[in-house]
Amino acid sequence: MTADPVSVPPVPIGVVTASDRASRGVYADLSGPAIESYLAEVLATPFRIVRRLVEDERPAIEAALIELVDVEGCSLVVTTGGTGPSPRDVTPEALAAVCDRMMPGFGEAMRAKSLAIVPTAILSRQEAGLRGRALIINLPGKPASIRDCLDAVMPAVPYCLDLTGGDRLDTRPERIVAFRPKGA
Ligand SMILES: Nc1ncnc2c1ncn2[C@@H]1O[C@H](COP(=O)(O)OP(=O)(O)OP(=O)(O)O)[C@@H](O)[C@H]1O
Ligand SMILES: Nc1nc2c(c(=O)[nH]1)N[C@H]1C(S)=C(S)[C@@H](COP(=O)(O)O)O[C@H]1N2
Repeated sequence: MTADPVSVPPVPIGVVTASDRASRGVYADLSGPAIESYLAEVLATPFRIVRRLVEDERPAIEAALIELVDVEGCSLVVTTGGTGPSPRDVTPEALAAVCDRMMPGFGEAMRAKSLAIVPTAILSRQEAGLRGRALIINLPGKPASIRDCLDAVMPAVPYCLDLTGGDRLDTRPERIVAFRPKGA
């Protein structure tokens, strides 16, 4: 007699939109849903999105990040918005405040990829960092930036989470080939 297959619960992934106008309903948040669509397209691992929409205020962004990691158990959190040079753009500072260690290669890779597409890519101060086993990645606010930036880093995200002890993520190889060293 064969045992029933054990159903694996979907992996929680956090998505935080930081936008004054989207959080006040001036416009609809398109960037948070764009992150969710992107992940649905590239991830083979079943996941569920835990979404937050907050104003461009450090306490609100930091509280959302801490809750998603510490309470909701997300080992991957992606933010959008608030990475630019205007006074209310504070998402990279919020990320740095809640992270133990920074992962500078992520911002470098996303800006390099974006700069080939738009000259204002260098205006984004987007960062990534680790809070315990969780990887938090900043993306710009423009909906069109989501795909470009995530394409630049997603091949390295699964192995990063392997190394931090985060959730196992597998990608659809026809879309994104995740790099895992042989024997890993
Ligand atoms: N979450 C979003 N959903 C839809 N469009 C967005 C979103 N965030 C930004 N945009 C669009 O990209 C443009 C530039 O984004 P940016 O993050 O610089 O906005 P902002 O000036 O900080 O304003 P806000 O914080 O109110 O979104 C916005 O004017 C808007 O057209
Ligand atoms: N790939 C990509 N990166 C991008 C952009 C874009 O349209 N596509 N917009 C740039 C612009 S115009 C700004 S001001 C910064 C910061 O955007 P944010 O404040 O919405 O995070 O991201 C930059 N990075």
